[in-house]
Amino acid sequence: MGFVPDITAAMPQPTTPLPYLIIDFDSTFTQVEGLDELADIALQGHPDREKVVGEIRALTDRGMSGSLSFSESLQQRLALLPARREHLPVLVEQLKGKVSESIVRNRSFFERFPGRVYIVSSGFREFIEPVVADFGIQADHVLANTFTFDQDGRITGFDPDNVLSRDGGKILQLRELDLSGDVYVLGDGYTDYQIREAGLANRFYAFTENISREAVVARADEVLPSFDEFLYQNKLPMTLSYPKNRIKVLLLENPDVRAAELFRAEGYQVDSVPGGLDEEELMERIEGVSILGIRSKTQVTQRVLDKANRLIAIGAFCIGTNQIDLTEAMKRGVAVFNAPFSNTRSVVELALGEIIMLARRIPEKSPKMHAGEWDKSAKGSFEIRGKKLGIVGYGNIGSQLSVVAEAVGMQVLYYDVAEKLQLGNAVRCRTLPELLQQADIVTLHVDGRKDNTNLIGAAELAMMKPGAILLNNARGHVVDVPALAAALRSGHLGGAAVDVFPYEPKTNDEGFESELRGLPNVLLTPHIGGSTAEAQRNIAEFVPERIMQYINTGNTQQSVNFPNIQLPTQQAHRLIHIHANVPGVLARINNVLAAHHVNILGQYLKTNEQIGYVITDINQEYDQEVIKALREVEHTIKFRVLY
Ligand SMILES: NC(=O)C1=CN([C@@H]2O[C@H](COP(=O)(O)OP(=O)(O)OC[C@H]3O[C@@H](n4cnc5c(N)ncnc54)[C@H](O)[C@@H]3O)[C@@H](O)[C@H]2O)C=CC1
Ligand SMILES: O=C(O)C(=O)COP(=O)(O)O
Repeated sequence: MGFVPDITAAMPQPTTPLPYLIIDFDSTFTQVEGLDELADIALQGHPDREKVVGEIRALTDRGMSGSLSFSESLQQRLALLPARREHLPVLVEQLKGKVSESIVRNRSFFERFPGRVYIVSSGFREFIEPVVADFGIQADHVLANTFTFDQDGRITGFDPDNVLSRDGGKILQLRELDLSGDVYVLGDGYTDYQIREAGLANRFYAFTENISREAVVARADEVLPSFDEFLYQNKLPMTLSYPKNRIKVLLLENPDVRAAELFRAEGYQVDSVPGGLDEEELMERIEGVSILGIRSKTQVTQRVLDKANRLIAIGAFCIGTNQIDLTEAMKRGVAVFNAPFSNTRSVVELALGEIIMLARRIPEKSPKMHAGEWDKSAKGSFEIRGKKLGIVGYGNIGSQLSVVAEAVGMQVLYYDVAEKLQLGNAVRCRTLPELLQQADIVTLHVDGRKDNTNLIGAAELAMMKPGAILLNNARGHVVDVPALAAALRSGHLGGAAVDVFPYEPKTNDEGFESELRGLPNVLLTPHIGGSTAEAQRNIAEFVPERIMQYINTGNTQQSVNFPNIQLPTQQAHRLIHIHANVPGVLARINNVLAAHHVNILGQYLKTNEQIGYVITDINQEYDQEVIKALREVEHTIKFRVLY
C-alpha cells in the first residue's frame, strides 16, 4: 500500500524499449552480503566466530569501497571461511528472507520483464541462482562466480576461469554480454560503478537502501534509496504509487529522536530544525514538505499553509493544538494529529509537586539556603491535606490531577464548560467565580482556545481567597500576567507556579523576560510540564504511528481536525477523497464509478461542517479514466489512491 499524490504519474506505461538492468546481488538485491552470512553459518559454535566474521566483513567492505582490489578481497575472504557444501542450502533460505524490501515489494516487475534483467555479481552462483529464481530471473541471466570444493565438500576457493573472479571482472563480463541498447547498472559497490566508467552502461544508480558508500554515491548518476525510486524515475510500473523516500518530513522543536527513527524506518526523508521557526522562516521551509512535526511553540498559520504545497499531515508532538490553524488545515485537506494522553501524567505530577512546594514556601527558602541564610520557621507554611483544590478545566489533565490530589487528602472542586464525569469525591462548581471564591489553590488546565485569553484577569484574581495560590500549566495567554504580578506583589495571592507564558523564547539561547521574575513565592519553569523522558518517548511513538496509519490506510482516528473514521482492512484499491462538504459530492463520486463499471467493495463516509471524507474500496479492475474523472469531481480538495 502506498500514497499517491498524482495518480497519472503513478501508473505510467513502461518506457519502451526497456533498458537492460544490470543489478548487483549482495547488499543490493539482498540486504546483506552472501559471503558474510555464509561465514556466520559456517562458524556457528566456533570460538573465534565473531572475530573471523568481523574480519570477513571488513574485507568485503574494503573490496566494495575500492580500497582493496577485488580479487585480493575475495581470496582473503575465502581463505578465512571454513564453509562446506551443506551450509549452502541454509544460506539460501536465509537470503530468501533478506531480499531488499523494495525488491520484494516490486516482485511483479521482475516477473514481467525477466529478459531485461541480469544479476551480475562477484558473489556466487550457488546461492544467487535459487534466490533470484523466486523472482522469475532465469539461471542464464545470473552471471556470478562459482565455488570450488574438495572431495569432502569443503569450499576451497573459486573458479579462476570465471571472469568475475578477476579485477575488473564486471567490466569483462559486460563486454562478453555485448548488450545492444541502453544499459543501466544498479548497485552499492565500486565495481558496479566501474561498468559505467568503462563506458559499458549509460547510467549508474547507487542503491543505498541497505548501505550507502560515500565513494560510490559520489560517482553515481542517481542515488536510489529504494527500487521504487528507480521505477518512479523511469516511469516503470510499480507497486507503490509514490516512492516513500520522496515523502519529506520536517521536524521542529526537538521531539524525541524516536520520531525521526520511525519516519526513517518507513522510508521517509527526515529533516530536523532544533528549536522553533517563526512564521516567515516556516513559510520558507514548508514547500515540498509532506509531514510537518511541531510542538507547542510553532505557529502554523494560514500564511504558512498557503505555502504548504505538498502537506499531507501535521503532527503536534504535544497535547495542545491551539498553535495550528486547524480549520484552514482542514480546508486544505491537511490532517492534524496530536498526542492527547502521552504527557498528561507528567503535567499532573508537576502540578502536585508545585502545590506542595508553594504551600511550604520553598521558592523562598531554597534560594536563601543557597545564599547561606538559615530561616527556620513555620510562618505561611501549610499541609495540603484538607485544603480545597480548584481545578479549572476538567479534561484529561484536570481529572487525572483530581484523582491524585484526593489521594493525598485534598478536597477537589472543579469547573468545566463541558459536562464532565465527576471523579471520586470531586465537587462540580457551576461557575468559575464559585470555584475561585472557595479554593485555597486554583490550578488551570483549560485548553488554549482563543476565547480563553485572560480567562484569569484582575477581576478573577480579586475573587480568589487572600493568600490563595494559582498554578498555570495550561497556556500563557490564559492568565493576564501583569494582573497576576500585581496580585502577588500586593500580597493578595500567597504564591504562584507558572510554566507557560504569552511569549516564550524560541530556543534555549534566548533570554526570558517576565514581570513575574523576582516575585516572592513564585515558581517559574520553562514550559516543561510535558518534558519528561517518558512523555517525550511516548509522544514520539504515538504521533508518527497515527500519521503513518493515515498515509498508509486513510485511517483518521484521533485526528483533531478531520472526521474520524476507523477503517477496516483495505481490500484491493482504496480511493481516498477529501472534499468540501456541499450536497451531492458522494453521489457524483458514485456516478463516476458506476459510469465506468467499477465495483465498489466498501464505502465509508464521514463529514464535519467543512469537509467530507469518503473512502471507497474498489476491485482491481479500473482504468486511468476513472481516476481522472474522480479528480475532476467538483469540490474535490485532495484525492489519492492506495494500492
Ligand atoms: N505545560 C505543559 O507542558 C503542558 C500543557 N498542556 C496544556 O494543558 C491543556 C489541557 O490538556 P488536557 O487536559 O489534555 O486537555 P483536554 O482537552 O482533555 O481538557 C481541557 C478541558 O478544559 C475545558 N475548558 C476549556 N475552556 C474552558 C473554560 N474557559 N472554562 C472551563 N473549562 C474549560 C474543556 O472543556 C476540557 O474539558 C492543553 O490544551 C495544553 O494547552 C498540556 C500538556 C503539557
Ligand atoms: O503538550 C502540550 O500541549 C504542551 O504544552 C507541551 O508542549 P511542548 O511539547 O513541551 O512544547
